[in-house]
Amino acid sequence: MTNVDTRTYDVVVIGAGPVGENVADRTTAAGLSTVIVESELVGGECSYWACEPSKALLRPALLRADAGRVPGLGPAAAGPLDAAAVLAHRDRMAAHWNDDGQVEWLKAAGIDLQRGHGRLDGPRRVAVTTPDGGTIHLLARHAVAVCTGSTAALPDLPGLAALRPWTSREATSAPQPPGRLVIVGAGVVATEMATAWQALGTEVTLLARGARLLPQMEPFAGELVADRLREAGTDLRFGVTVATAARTDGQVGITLSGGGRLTADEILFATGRVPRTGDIGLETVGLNPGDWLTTDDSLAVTAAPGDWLYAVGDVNRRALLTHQGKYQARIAGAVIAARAFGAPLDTERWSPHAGTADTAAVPQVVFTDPEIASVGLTTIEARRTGRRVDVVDYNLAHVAGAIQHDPDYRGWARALIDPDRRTVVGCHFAGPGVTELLHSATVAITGEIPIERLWHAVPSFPTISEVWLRLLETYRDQHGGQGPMCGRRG
Ligand SMILES: Cc1cc2nc3c(=O)[nH]c(=O)nc-3n(C[C@H](O)[C@H](O)[C@H](O)COP(=O)(O)OP(=O)(O)OC[C@H]3O[C@@H](n4cnc5c(N)ncnc54)[C@H](O)[C@@H]3O)c2cc1C
Ligand SMILES: NC(=O)c1ccc[n+]([C@@H]2O[C@H](COP(=O)([O-])OP(=O)(O)OC[C@H]3O[C@@H](n4cnc5c(N)ncnc54)[C@H](O)[C@@H]3O)[C@@H](O)[C@H]2O)c1
Repeated sequence: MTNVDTRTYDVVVIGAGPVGENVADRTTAAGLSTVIVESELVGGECSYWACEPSKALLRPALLRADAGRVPGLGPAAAGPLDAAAVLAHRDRMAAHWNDDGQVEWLKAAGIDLQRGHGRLDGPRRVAVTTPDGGTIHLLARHAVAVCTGSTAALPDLPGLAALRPWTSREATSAPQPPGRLVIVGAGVVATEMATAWQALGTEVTLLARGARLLPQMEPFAGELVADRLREAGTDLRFGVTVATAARTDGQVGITLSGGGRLTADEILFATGRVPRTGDIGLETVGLNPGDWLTTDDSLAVTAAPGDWLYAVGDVNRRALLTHQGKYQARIAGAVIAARAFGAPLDTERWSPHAGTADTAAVPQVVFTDPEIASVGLTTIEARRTGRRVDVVDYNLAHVAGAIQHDPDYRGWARALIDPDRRTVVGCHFAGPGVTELLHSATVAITGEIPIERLWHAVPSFPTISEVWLRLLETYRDQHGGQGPMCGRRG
């Protein structure tokens, strides 16, 4: 009889992306023995094929665009980017696709690492196929956290394998700029990658099946990004997608829906994400392989009884963002620890064991030209859910700090206000330099700060954050106000 390698831990985490690492960190810090299972690189998508390399490609592009609009700097910034230097910087930011540094971090935090592919094997059990083909059985006394993330969704086109299309992985790790790149999609990956590769010298064509870019955001965001992409030379086409695509002699031939053809060196499908749950043993615990794992606000999987199975990060579809997944990880870690030690859970809104921000205040920055920074409710969601909001708009080009940034500044700001509670519930900015403004909006929303108190949060002159004052003034003039700075109808 062969020996079965079985190890018991308090907590087993499947997937060592940013989210799995943070769950493991929190449970270990609480005194629970924790093992993390990873089939590729410790650090996950974000470190090697997503946030880090993409932002490394975008930073020079955005800085050059900003500099080009500053009087006196324009001519100096007008030259081409040094693509080789940008790509070398990108390689460094992706740690040359080597996870030694992250493995060291796990060790220092006291987290055990098991390399291999993890699959659930019944409640509280995980079977790991190790790189040498062996199997290790992990038993969890208290919890299994699935943090396996997501992967690129590809459309159902004939001959896709032979086409060898780019997904976000190739788009962020390509060794050199392609001559011609066709991007399918209009979301965050499509617009960021169009911005980066266009700036690096690639001829980019972007195919959007709808009528605008960034369709999930406020309409002004997509409009401003479309204008700048066009000015940079990107061929933007709306209401169109790919009917067929095939690679011949290294070139990609594309037929468009509704007719027309394109030829390119590469084609990138930036068409959304699917969960990495197809081969993780969900069937052994009564769940469907390939499904997103729905959780409650404590991050426990709702369809799995017994409060032992958690899904954290991209895989639960609550918000596909690194910072939001790490927020969930901190909460899941606290929930797992509380349950393990028999402590009561506090799951009220905004409590230590509830991921309330996932539904009330998810901040996101899109690193395009101009940058887009958005948190909380959008007008699209308000309409869809029938929620009553007051919408306040302000042209950022009229803010003194913005004009200092660029005399011909183009940007927009929008705040959504709950008319009954008189608190901000959504805030959306588009324009150069708005990214660092976002956290003020996130604090206003999560703190549920009344408008009357926000009047006392004085923005510095001349910064772009003076838009807060302008939004308050506009709101007062349109809707009235209360307190010391009351308006016409206040
Ligand atoms: C191009 C691009 C740019 C992005 N830019 C940003 C950004 O600027 N800011 C931001 O906040 N978000 C960004 N995102 C989103 C961000 O990358 C994800 O939200 C984040 O990586 C999710 O983290 P995660 O830990 O849930 O999953 P992942 O990072 O996908 O990690 C999951 C890990 O689990 C491992 N794994 C999967 N299955 C198994 C298994 N069966 N056994 C063992 N291990 C397994 C994987 O190998 C991986 O290491 C970007 C995404 C893309 C595609
Ligand atoms: N800066 C950031 O925070 C950042 C950057 C990149 C990615 N991300 C995250 O990664 C996730 C994935 O990004 P994404 O851009 O792939 O997804 P997305 O959901 O933002 O956009 C997908 C786009 O593809 C289009 N599409 C889907 N199927 C199509 C088809 N068959 N033909 C043509 N168009 C099609 C959709 O209409 C949509 O415009 C996002 O949810 C985002 O949160 C974040």
